[in-house]
Amino acid sequence: MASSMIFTDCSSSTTSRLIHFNRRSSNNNTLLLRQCVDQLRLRTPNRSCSSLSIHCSSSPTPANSESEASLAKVIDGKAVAKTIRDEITIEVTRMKESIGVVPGLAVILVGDRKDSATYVRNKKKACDSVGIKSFEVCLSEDSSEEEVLKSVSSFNDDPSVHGILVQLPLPSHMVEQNILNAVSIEKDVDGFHPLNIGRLAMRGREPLFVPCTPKGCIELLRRYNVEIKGKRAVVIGRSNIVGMPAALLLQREDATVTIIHSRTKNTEEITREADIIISAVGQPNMVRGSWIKPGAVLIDVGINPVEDLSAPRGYRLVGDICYEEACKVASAITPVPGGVGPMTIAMLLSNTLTSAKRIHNFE
Ligand SMILES: Nc1nc(=O)c2c([nH]1)NC[C@@H]1CN(c3ccc(C(=O)N[C@@H](CCC(=O)O)C(=O)O)cc3)C=[N+]21
Repeated sequence: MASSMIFTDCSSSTTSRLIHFNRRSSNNNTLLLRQCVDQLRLRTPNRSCSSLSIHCSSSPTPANSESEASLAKVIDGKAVAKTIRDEITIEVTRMKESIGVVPGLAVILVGDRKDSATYVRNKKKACDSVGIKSFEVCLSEDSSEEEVLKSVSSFNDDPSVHGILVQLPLPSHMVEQNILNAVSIEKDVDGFHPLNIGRLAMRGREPLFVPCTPKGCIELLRRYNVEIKGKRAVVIGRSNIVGMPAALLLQREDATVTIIHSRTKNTEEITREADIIISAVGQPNMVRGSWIKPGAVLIDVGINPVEDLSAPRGYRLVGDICYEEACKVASAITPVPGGVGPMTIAMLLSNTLTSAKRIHNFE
């Protein structure tokens, strides 16, 4: 199953949402057709964004003409990530040819979560595709913090490793902080070291690395020429790995930023003011069309599995934002999958390249 929980800072579990969804969708077998028709008419119905309705938009259509102004442009993260990988490939080759150094990324995986194993595999594939060397250590679920620290420390000392990633979440008997703090700040390609986050938060300071998912969000905005300066941005979710650093990055880009979290009172009112929304909560279809200001740009970080017996894997992935409602109101939106997810991995490769260049003083 997919990863959404790692991005969650609200309490409801994906499982309970699934059950909720199933109950709702079984009552709404006619909704699918109705909502497809609605979409053709470009109306904005404020009815349940059930899991069924997502079939209408599972293959979003790109850029729309003036006459269909209410249909949002799709921000194609998969395509941008491919472009970035091509750029990285060129740099990796140039580096190898001029100084004989190949960037290396080490991944430490603890436990046997299926989703984590999938991501680690995807990262390795991505490394291969750009010529970055990958190293991998897999430790069992019941290994001790000490053993993980030993792996971290040996990668810290290994000159062929320029980036170290400890796959999260760690087993619950470990203290995440102890392990993340041990990663050499020069190799912290995830950007999770407190010193990197601290620098990110301070004006006039520069972190060595910016966390990959928020960096990917900003890169998408940049590559789609979305102006951030002076805009009102709302970040939904305050996790250490996405929401908080995303808010800091937006602020560094001169947006006026509001963070919404599980205790926020007037969420919808606040989101309706936003020119840019970054949602990172891990709740399927939580953000409804009615929460969105017409013309807003939407970045959906949520990757939530919802049961779908007709899908090959028995589930499919949906975002935090109700896609088919939102794309009638917004001017641009990232799809799930194919939005922020692939960008996260592209930014990891980019951080690894940057690290190797910095360590070897290669411009
Ligand atoms: N130390 C650490 N750093 C991370 O960056 C980190 C982590 N731990 N733990 C898990 C989460 C999750 N994550 C994803 C990366 C790519 C996709 C991705 O490419 N998703 C595809 C879909 C993949 C599918 O179909 O299953 C997409 O959105 O199009 C998803 C999730 C990185 N994480």
